[in-house]
Amino acid sequence: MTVYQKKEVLLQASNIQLQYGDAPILRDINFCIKNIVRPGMLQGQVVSLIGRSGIGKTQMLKILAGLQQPSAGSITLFGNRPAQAGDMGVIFQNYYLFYWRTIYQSLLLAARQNPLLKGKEKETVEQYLSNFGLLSVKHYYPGQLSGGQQQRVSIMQQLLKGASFLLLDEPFSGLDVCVLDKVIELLLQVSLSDELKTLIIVSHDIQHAVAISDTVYILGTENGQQGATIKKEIDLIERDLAWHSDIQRQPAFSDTIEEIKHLL
Ligand SMILES: Nc1ncnc2c1ncn2[C@@H]1O[C@H](COP(=O)(O)OP(=O)(O)OP(=O)(O)O)[C@@H](O)[C@H]1O
Repeated sequence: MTVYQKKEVLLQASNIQLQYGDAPILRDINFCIKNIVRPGMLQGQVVSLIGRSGIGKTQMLKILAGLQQPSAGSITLFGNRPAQAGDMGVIFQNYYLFYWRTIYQSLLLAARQNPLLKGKEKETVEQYLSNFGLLSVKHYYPGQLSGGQQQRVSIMQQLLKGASFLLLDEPFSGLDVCVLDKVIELLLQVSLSDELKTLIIVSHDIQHAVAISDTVYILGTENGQQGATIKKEIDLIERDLAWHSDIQRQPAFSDTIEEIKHLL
């Protein structure tokens, strides 16, 4: 069992409510994401919000991104700073790419927004293109790429920009199995690379969400109440289901998947 400690608060969601007219969509959503200290390293977290279709995952993601105002409640970052639009890199299901720029141009533009990449923008973009298997299509326009390829460009774009928080809406859909493993590996590398880097994944793909995360929040309705809330927080580190490569072969992995299915 890995020794670890959760340290500073990176993000706090407090009493989030969302209502459209009389219809409650989200209620009493509270969670806290902290960075993690392990012997010799300090890292961010990978958190997944899992729930069935239509439960409110995308609405929650928009609230986290500052793109949707909650009816009540707040999102604060790094202790007490209110989150604002632009604090988080968002990778939506319908990838927003500039259709008039080649993917190389778009990625270079993203890299140039990141002060940490100053002087090595081009080589970093080339490296990402290679890691994500898109080197041969780097001069294509988005319209010439498949949905899965566009998604990878969208993920790269946000990674290159260097935001501390990355919100990913259904990142596993539209990827074939070979690319999926590669993308999961890269996302994990990102979270391990920086103490402040936090990935928040919204998904109904339980298997992949559990495989990549260290905490899972189950979004659902309970006790006949209207509006979705966090029914359960599952700490995958405590179950020894984080940070190693054979997670999916552990008996605790299939038990956790079954547990989540029952909760949805
Ligand atoms: N502008 C709106 N006005 C009224 N209701 C809305 C509006 N936008 C979303 N909703 C409702 O909010 C609920 C949650 O939608 P949301 O898109 O967050 O679901 P989801 O969990 O992301 O679903 P999926 O997995 O299918 O994408 C749905 O019942 C939807 O009808």
